[in-house]
Amino acid sequence: MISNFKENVITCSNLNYRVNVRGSCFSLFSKPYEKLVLKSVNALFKNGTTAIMGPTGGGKSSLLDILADRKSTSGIEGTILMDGKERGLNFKSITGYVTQEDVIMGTLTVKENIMFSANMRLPSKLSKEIKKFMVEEVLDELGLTDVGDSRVGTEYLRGVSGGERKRTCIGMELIIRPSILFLDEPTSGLDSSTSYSVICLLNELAKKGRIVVLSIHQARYGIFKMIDNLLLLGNGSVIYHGPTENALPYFNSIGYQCEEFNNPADFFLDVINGDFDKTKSFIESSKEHNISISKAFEMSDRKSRFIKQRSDKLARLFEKSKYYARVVEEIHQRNASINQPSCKKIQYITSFTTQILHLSHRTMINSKRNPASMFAQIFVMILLSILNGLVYYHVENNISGLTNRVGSIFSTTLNMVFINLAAIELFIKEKPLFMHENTGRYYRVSSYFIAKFFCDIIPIRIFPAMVYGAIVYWMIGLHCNLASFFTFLAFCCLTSLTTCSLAFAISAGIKNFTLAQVTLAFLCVVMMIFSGFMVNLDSIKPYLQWIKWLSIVRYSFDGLLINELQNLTICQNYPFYRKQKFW
Ligand SMILES: Nc1ncnc2c1ncn2[C@@H]1O[C@H](COP(=O)(O)OP(=O)(O)OP(=O)(O)O)[C@@H](O)[C@H]1O
Repeated sequence: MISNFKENVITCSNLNYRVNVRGSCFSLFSKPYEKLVLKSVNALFKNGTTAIMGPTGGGKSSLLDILADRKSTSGIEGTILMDGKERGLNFKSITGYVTQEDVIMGTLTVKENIMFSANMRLPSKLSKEIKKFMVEEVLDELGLTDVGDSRVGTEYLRGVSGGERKRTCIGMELIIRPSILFLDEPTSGLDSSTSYSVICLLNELAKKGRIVVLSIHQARYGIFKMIDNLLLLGNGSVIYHGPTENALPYFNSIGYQCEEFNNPADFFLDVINGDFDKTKSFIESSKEHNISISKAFEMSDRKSRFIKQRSDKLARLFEKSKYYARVVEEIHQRNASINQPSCKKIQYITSFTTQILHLSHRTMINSKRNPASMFAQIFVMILLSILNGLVYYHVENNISGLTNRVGSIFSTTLNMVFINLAAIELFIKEKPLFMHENTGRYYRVSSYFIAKFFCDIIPIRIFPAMVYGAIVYWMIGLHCNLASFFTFLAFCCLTSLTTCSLAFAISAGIKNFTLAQVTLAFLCVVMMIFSGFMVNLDSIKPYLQWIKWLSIVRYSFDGLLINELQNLTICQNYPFYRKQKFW
């Protein structure tokens, strides 16, 4: 009988999760089929550690993401409640979620990363000193004090070890002292002893009165015995859920005996995968027929179908057990009075300006420690401007000079567009970090983009464009007038900015870097064709004419042409270009 309901508890009742799956890329236009990833999951997560275990593809990550409210609601049926209430929109701000892939800013140190999380997710009224103290405390708690000032590391920069990186990610979540912590495969990619120390740490945190839910693929015995509760999933169904120490007696009761010295975690997987029965029968048959065990294993195909049938059978057995009855009864009692969440509006802990300030600071540190992209951009722009300047050096006021002016303007426009193809990298690499932090309510989307604009786009994209414009304008000898010069610079900057925005939009929609780059290059070439320089736009087939309205190159080229030619006289008393409406 349950006597004390004061602790936090998350319950999920009759949870089903469906996804639409398409076959190969050749069946892009074929009808997707529906897959039931989670089937009638009833589970309860209390203070302490709960491990979601099971074979690969069993639905562990899906369940964890749904519990942590990290999945869109489409395809999800059933009820998930926290302390008998709906989780509400701010559930993500009060819970910690550590992803499998360690999304973290690698150019920052361990301490800076945790401090960033503190600045974003702790109330602004806490002083800097208190936040610093809290960060030191977390570093100490996670055993990271010695590497606090080391950079985390990127693909090009060797940083802290895998375990320290994982602990830094945990630290970024722990700084808000969440009462619930979700971790997706926290031991993946770590060696056995580092995995052990990470689980020890999670166990310590759980003992301090937290719900720690982790998905884990394989656990050695030392890790397994530290876990308080177990949820075994096979093919989306619950095979066992309850205290870890009751798992072996339960499997004994349904006819599966774990051999002496066998790791229970491996034994459960063997039972779900059917390897337990197979191993026994293969050993016997290999003795009888004198065939090798490896040969016998080769004979066992159609494994996945077998696992499905096996999981369904085990799930049906579990539904008849007293452990299942206990879970269902406890869920029922805990959810006896369901209240609506108090808050129906997303709330951020910090203000808009605080978010912009800290994001800008982080972006600047990142650029400072990774200056190659900025310097490369400026260097290339200077080279191109000198080359263009020399090619069109001091244009004359005659027909040949006019051709050169138009050519130099078109080449300037193309430089501004094509040099910014690389902007696709700016967001696509940071997207997982942005998605993780935005979902975790670190900051608003608008704060991120404003900080990105001022600290990334202006120095890396706009400043080089201005340098280019300033060099090329006077070398070519374009219209000698300050207003025209500044208009020329403004057009260079706006063209760069618009191309960057297009690159951002594409990288937001396309995950694959190469595909995103090819798409942007394709669009730029189309815009170039419809610029008005290469073909008379009026002569194009009417059904293609509309494309010109979408061409950044055309707007830029026309604007620069008007700026240059409107006051130009190339034959005596004959103004070449009269002001006219050009679209
Ligand atoms: N959005 C989706 N589209 C298609 N299939 C999906 C989707 N989400 C989950 N699945 C499928 O559902 C099953 C469970 O996936 P999930 O990632 O939850 O398993 P898992 O137990 O975490 O596996 P692993 O241990 O390999 O990470 C898999 O077969 C997966 O392919």
